[in-house]
Amino acid sequence: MNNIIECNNISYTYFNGKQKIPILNNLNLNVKQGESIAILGQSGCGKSTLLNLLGGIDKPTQGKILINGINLNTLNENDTTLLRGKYLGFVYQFHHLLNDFSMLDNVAMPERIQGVNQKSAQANAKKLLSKIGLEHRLNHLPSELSGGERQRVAIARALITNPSCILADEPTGNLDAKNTNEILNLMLELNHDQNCALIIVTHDEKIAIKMDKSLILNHGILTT
Ligand SMILES: Nc1ncnc2c1ncn2[C@@H]1O[C@H](COP(=O)(O)OP(=O)(O)OP(=O)(O)O)[C@@H](O)[C@H]1O
Repeated sequence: MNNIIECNNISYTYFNGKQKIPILNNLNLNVKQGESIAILGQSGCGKSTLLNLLGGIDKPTQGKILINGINLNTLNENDTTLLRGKYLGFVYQFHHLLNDFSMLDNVAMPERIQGVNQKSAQANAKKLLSKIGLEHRLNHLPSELSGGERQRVAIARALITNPSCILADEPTGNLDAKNTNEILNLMLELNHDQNCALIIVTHDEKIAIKMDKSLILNHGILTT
């Protein structure tokens, strides 16, 4: 099976003035098509830093990351943005929806940015919103939805471009137990249906247990 993501011996150090803050230290990771992985670890160990590197938002200080076989080190900022839009979807703890846009337009936005015409992008957004049970909310604004509903919309927005992998940073960190369960089941259902890999950063063992694999980030590397 193909690797969607490959990290080869990546290291990452923050620089605070002259102070070095090493976070990742020769870390390796392979993510296969359709695989679901939980990344656990103590607060401050570098989980969000790792997701930012996987998404090409930051570059590793050393080592290389391949997304669908493409080495991120070889891309300029513009090409990195294009690759991110083509292969990856992001879900965060806070939904980051655009407050002045309807649900339909929020979900259609990533395709619109890729140049898909409004009619097709909105038709695809409508399909996804129906799939997640929010077809009656198409014209509502984010402020008119509950926290759980907003997070479902954020997942739909991440999926509209048919990404190869979803990178989710504490996607249920802000939700109660019932909504956490619903969001998680939704992500797993889409992971199975669309064979889209799923990497979830979480503190929640109950989430980790539902993934194919759990990895712990500790002292800059991933262990089982
Ligand atoms: N811009 C920065 N400059 C210096 N240090 C930083 C910067 N951003 C993060 N750090 C430090 O890097 C470490 C890793 O941060 P990161 O956010 O990746 O951890 P995390 O595992 O996601 O934490 P949490 O579980 O609390 O969200 C932390 O000690 C943090 O203080």
